[in-house]
Amino acid sequence: MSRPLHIEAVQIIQSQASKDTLKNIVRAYLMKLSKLSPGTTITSSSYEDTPELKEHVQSITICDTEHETDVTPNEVELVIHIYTMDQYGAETDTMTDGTSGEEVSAADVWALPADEFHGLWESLIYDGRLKEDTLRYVETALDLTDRGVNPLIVGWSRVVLLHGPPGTGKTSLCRALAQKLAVRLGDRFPRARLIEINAHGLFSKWFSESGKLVAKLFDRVREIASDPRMLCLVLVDEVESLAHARRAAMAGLEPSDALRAVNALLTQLDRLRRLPNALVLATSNLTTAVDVAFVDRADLKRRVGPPAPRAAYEILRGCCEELMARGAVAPRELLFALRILHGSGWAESDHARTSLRLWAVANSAAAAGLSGRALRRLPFLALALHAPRSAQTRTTLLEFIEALSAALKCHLEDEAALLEDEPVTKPQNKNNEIILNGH
Ligand SMILES: Nc1ncnc2c1ncn2[C@@H]1O[C@H](COP(=O)(O)OP(=O)(O)OP(=O)(O)O)[C@@H](O)[C@H]1O
Repeated sequence: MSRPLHIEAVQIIQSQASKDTLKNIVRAYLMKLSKLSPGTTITSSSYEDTPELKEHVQSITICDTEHETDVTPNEVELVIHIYTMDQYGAETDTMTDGTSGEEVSAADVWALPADEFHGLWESLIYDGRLKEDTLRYVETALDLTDRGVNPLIVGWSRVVLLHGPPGTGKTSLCRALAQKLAVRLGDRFPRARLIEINAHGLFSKWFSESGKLVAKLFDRVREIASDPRMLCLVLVDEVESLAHARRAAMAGLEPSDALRAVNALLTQLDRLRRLPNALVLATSNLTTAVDVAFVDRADLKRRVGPPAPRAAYEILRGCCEELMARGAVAPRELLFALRILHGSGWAESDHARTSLRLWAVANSAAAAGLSGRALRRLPFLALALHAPRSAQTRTTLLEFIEALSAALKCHLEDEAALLEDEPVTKPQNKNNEIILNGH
């Protein structure tokens, strides 16, 4: 039996065509292509000469979760998802503290699939199968719930915890996962919401009122989840704030209200897990500090680390491709995918020279433990501060890669200087990055 290849097509918001009609049109178009490249998006400029497609479909993404290399349409089973995107952005749920009258931003609520998260999944690159595993875990959990499997016999909790150093894409992965589920499970759940709870905001102040705020917040979450055709994804960011509040309460530094508030949150999350259409995603920067009670509730706990050389190369290659596509680096040149460099035995050749130079930069960045966030910022710093400037000529790809190398060196020097300034007071993670307010 051929393996499935998931295809996600965005329907133009004004289009009135039925999903089934569009599935057929997309399938017919894809079957005519000689190869399909997982992880790529086909935009409407590529199907100008297929008017029925251009009229209704904004873009077609060939998903990368089941296949890594190019495939021919005949060797796979195309599973096509058609969806429209919400354009309105997040709605912030604020609550007023009874004592001080101040407004607290308790949660952001996104209608999914959201325009903001389009392409996020594809932009995240990890070593190993982190993306695939988290997606399969969640799909299996929801499937078991659907079949009515008793969780007391086959235990699962529908809580996912991603932990690791700052800037490694944990929050982004949760958002991307939520978007992916909304798209993939669109037939079963025609509506989906992502509710992002800011644990840090809830527990940093207002301890006297936090318990009430938590209760109010979850009333709202349950109201959303009371619609059985609504997929309800709750993201608890910086979940270590719970443990912090609990410890402070136990040490007598904070009133026992703090403890009650943390317990209220854990109880509410437990109740939520009993709903068949809800799922809890949590992130933490400090693994050791995550509340034990919370860790115990999560049955998928994954450490998300800084990118190793392969992921670092693909992230930087994506940045180069984007800058060449927009003309900021010119002329357009070929950068090989890592598997091609690998296949050629890393042989030096004129064609491979720039790719191999980029591979060297990626290796240095990975050896220094650069986070995904720091890595994504390097191309901008390279262009702004290190690329040769001339009004007449554009930066060539090789010049740009040399500028990337210079930007990396500078970034590491700056970071070392920062650590010298603040040696004692600031907590540091394994990569010697200072944790500033969790960022
Ligand atoms: N593995 C990765 N692949 C691609 N991009 C990444 C990766 N890791 C981080 N990034 C980029 O870094 C940025 C920061 O990611 P995000 O905020 O999700 O990280 P985080 O781990 O939640 O960090 P924090 O805990 O500090 O909030 C994102 O815009 C993302 O594009």
